Amino acid sequence: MAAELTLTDVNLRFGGIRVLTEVGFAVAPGQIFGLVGPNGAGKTSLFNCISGHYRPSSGSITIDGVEVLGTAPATLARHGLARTFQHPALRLGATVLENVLLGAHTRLPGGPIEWSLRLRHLTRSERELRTEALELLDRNHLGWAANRRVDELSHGLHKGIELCRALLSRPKLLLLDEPAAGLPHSEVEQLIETVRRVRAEEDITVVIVEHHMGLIAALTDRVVVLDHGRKLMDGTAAEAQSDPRVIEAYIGNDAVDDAA
Ligand SMILES: Nc1ncnc2c1ncn2[C@@H]1O[C@H](COP(=O)(O)OP(=O)(O)OP(=O)(O)O)[C@@H](O)[C@H]1O
Repeated sequence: MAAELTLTDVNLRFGGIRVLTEVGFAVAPGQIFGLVGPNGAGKTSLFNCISGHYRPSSGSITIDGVEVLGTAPATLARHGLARTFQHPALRLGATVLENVLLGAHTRLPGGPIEWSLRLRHLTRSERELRTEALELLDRNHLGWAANRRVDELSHGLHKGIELCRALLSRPKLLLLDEPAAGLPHSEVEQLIETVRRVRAEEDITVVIVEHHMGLIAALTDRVVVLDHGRKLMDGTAAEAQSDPRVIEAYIGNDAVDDAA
């Protein structure tokens, strides 16, 4: 079942610095939801709060009505949350298949003791997951790379591998942090098709942080715009692109960047 995500009055401080102030919005099950805003607006920090990597100072984050604020990332993974990172976090010396299989640890029965004993039922589960991982890589045009070491492959391929790893956990809530960053145009088009296919095939809610407005416009049902850690507006991508407050926020930031 695709997850419902609700944030209420989320605040995050680092020392005396306010990074997020009273941020709230709701993502309906099955939506593709965009989180946009100028550099430094707080998008990744908010993602880190949802995925348990940061603990907000106050507020509420619920997944399907269950409070998850402050819950550890590993526990959230068992509750159906998966994410990718702005800079893919992969084991560079391991193969693509080994990296993707790491996404399946939440689906293996038992715990570390059973895994180390390699019980019969576990090895069958492992075999099934391996087959599923290879199918997933094939569907994402990465089957050819399954046995290649990750450090032999390009940045764009790393992004695809990380997405496959996240999908192998069969998430009900998937967070994608700047999936298009550093990709050439042709690969962005492929990414858009992939996310559309994932939504059509899986019962899943997707939240995307992204600067690429073409991707946001092509994929999202709704967006929230953040600026200086606060919610500026929410609506459709088209509404955001024509909202004077959003235009002003981006122009203001460019002016600051230009002056720097
Ligand atoms: N661990 C941290 N310690 C201190 N400040 C932090 C930390 N993480 C983020 N910040 C600050 O929080 C603010 C928001 O950063 P964040 O990376 O969340 O923005 P962003 O919208 O994702 O930016 P970008 O689009 O450039 O990735 C920035 O001023 C940043 O310096």
